Amino acid sequence: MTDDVSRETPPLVEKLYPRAADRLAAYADLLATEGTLRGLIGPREVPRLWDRHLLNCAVLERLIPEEATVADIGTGAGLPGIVLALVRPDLQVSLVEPLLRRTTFLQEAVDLLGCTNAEVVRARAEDLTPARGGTVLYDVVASRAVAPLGKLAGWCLPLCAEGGLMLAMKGASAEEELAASEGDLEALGADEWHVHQLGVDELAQPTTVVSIVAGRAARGSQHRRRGR
Ligand SMILES: C[S@@+](CC[C@H](N)C(=O)[O-])C[C@H]1O[C@@H](n2cnc3c(N)ncnc32)[C@H](O)[C@@H]1O
Repeated sequence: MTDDVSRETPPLVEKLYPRAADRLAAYADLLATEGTLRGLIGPREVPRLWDRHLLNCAVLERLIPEEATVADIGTGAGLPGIVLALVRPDLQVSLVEPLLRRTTFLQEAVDLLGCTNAEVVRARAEDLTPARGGTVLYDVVASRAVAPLGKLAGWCLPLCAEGGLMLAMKGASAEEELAASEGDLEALGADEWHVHQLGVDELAQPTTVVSIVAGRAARGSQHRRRGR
């Protein structure tokens, strides 16, 4: 353990996720130790692991339907994918990450935490799309801090089942990015999109998420509707 702050599990974790609290704490410990040693988490992030990373990612589960299949694109050290797998055992989570150093850490984390509902997929998102021969579509395609929204939509919407959800965790730029990428979203057949603020009354750092409902055109049909 490299930092006292990450050692203490905040009371809010016990309150919101009592059944996952122990394994979330083990994951926090892993990020603070091996995660920083291997350069997956900056040392300055350790004191704010819970507020800025773990709780911030955990509340994303509120937008995910029961028993959904979820891909976390560019998961890095497992954010938000490992957190989602821990707080929602009903989900099947694919942790998609191209870099070997990160997938090695991810596999170790999955094994250590006993995440039987998570798998590590070493790939770039665009190489998983049906256009490149990919065969798996997901109910939910999530991401955090990976690419600007328009580019991200080009990777994520083709991976969504029809009517599935793309969930992009974004910061203060969410509305602006959405406005700038509406044309891309329409061209990709997105049906509707919204900006959500999660945990506003609970979290030190509420989570901003852009949700986009995927339509058929994401995989080649001409079906298009304007977002609302
Ligand atoms: C800034 S990190 C964010 C990691 C994690 N999501 C988080 O919030 O801590 C961006 C991650 O996206 C991955 N990435 C970059 N391009 C990608 C692509 N085309 N497909 C999948 N992952 C990609 C990088 O390897 C990196 O791990």
